[in-house]
Parts: sequence; structure tokens; C-alpha cells
Amino acid sequence: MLEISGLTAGYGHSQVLFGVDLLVREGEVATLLGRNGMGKTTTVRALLGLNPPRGGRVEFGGESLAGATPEAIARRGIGLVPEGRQVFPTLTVRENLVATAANRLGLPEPWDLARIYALFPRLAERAGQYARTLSGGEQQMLAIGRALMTNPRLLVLDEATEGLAPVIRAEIWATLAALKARGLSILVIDKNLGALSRLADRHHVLEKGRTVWTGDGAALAREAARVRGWIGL
Ligand SMILES: Nc1ncnc2c1ncn2[C@@H]1O[C@H](COP(=O)(O)OP(=O)(O)OP(=O)(O)O)[C@@H](O)[C@H]1O
Repeated sequence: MLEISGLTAGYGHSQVLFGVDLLVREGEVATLLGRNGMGKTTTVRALLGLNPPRGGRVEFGGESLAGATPEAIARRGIGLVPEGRQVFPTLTVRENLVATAANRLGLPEPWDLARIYALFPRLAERAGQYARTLSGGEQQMLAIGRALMTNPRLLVLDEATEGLAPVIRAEIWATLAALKARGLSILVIDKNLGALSRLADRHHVLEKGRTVWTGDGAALAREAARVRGWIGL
């Protein structure tokens, strides 16, 4: 459903991506791994049109995303859980969830408030609270809930478990497994190789703006030491 090949991108005069290849098949969970500064967030920004690609191909659902605006790309069904959560601090939990809600693709059984609250009961308890008063873990759940309310076909999570307590991390991983079981396609950027090896079908390692390794779970298990070397664990 998402196929990126030979992607190049950068900021001003500095080139950051020199050839990123990445594949997410329908209903799969794929990862993008790599040390800090290797270009993971830049890849996500290029995919979403926030920092448009300079070269290469990005195809989503069999169609090119070349030249598409971030709004158009979101409408085609890519939902982002951004690095640092970025919930709307002065809106309540409920207001955050409905702010960008839509079902433009007409998906059956769309996400609505009731379904999000069933997925994250803690958000239901805090529905009227301002988002800035939530804990980090709750803000992360809200960021995921907000992305789901756009009813995406592909959910992209940039460092969704960063800085969270282990018990909250486990909750996020369990949520992603439940979303996968519902058939959602997911691209995860994270460093938690243990959880990712259980959840993901396909892995991609970025090194200095290039995809240097891709493989499925079995390949990752065989070459774990090599991959750990690349991602600095
Ligand atoms: N807005 C920007 N302007 C200029 N350079 C940037 C900008 N954002 C990122 N970079 C540079 O691009 C490179 C890749 O950054 P990017 O954020 O994509 O890495 P990353 O793999 O996501 O790392 P991290 O895990 O630290 O977020 C880095 O060298 C970074 O300094």
C-alpha cells in the first residue's frame, strides 16, 4: 500500500535523504529503524508532504503522491502520530479527538468517540480535561486517538513510546497489536527492537539517509547483532 523508492530530501542547502526505500503492505506493520539523526523524521515529513521530496517515488494505494499537499495526503488516508505528540494543549481531550475527525474514505465501522474511549478507557475518564494536564502517556494515547479519528488506511507513529514508563509503553504496544488485528497498516519508528520484533512484519534500517537493510522478522532474528549495531543498541 505504501512504496517508497530512491527518496531524496533535505532542508535548504543540506541534503538529508540520499535514497530511502521502504515498503508497507496492506495490513502489515513495518518499521523504520536507525540512530538519531539518520533521517527517520525527515522521511516521515517527506511522505506527508510537509517537507516535499526532491527525488524518488512515493506511491500510496498504487498512486503517486508527487506534488500532493499535506492536506491531500491526509485525505488519501495517512494518519500521523507525530514525534513529541503535539496534542492541542488548550483543547480538552474530547475536543482534540473531534478536531480532525473525518471518514473521507468511507471506511466501514469508522473510529468515533465511543470506539476511541473503548480502546483507551483513560481518555474517557479524562474527556473534559485540558490536554496539557494529561500525563505523557495519556497525551500519547490522545495523539494516537486523534490520528485514528481521521480514519486512516495507514497509521504512522514517530517515536510513540519515547520517554514513557515501561508499563505505558506496553500498553501502547498492545494497542498497536489490536489495531493490526483490525487490519490497519502501520509504519512505526521506534528503538524498542524487542517489542517491534513481535509486532512487525518488515523492517528497514536507515543509515545516513539511505536504506541499508530491509528484512522480515526471521531475517531480523538472524541478523539481530548487525541491526543492533546500526541502530546503536
Ligand atoms: N528543520 C531542519 N533544518 C535543517 N536540518 C534538519 C532539520 N530537521 C532535521 N535536520 C537534520 O536532518 C538530519 C536528519 O534528521 P531527522 O530528524 O530526520 O533524523 P531522525 O533519524 O528522525 O533522528 P531523531 O531520532 O533524532 O529524530 C539531521 O542531521 C538533522 O540535524
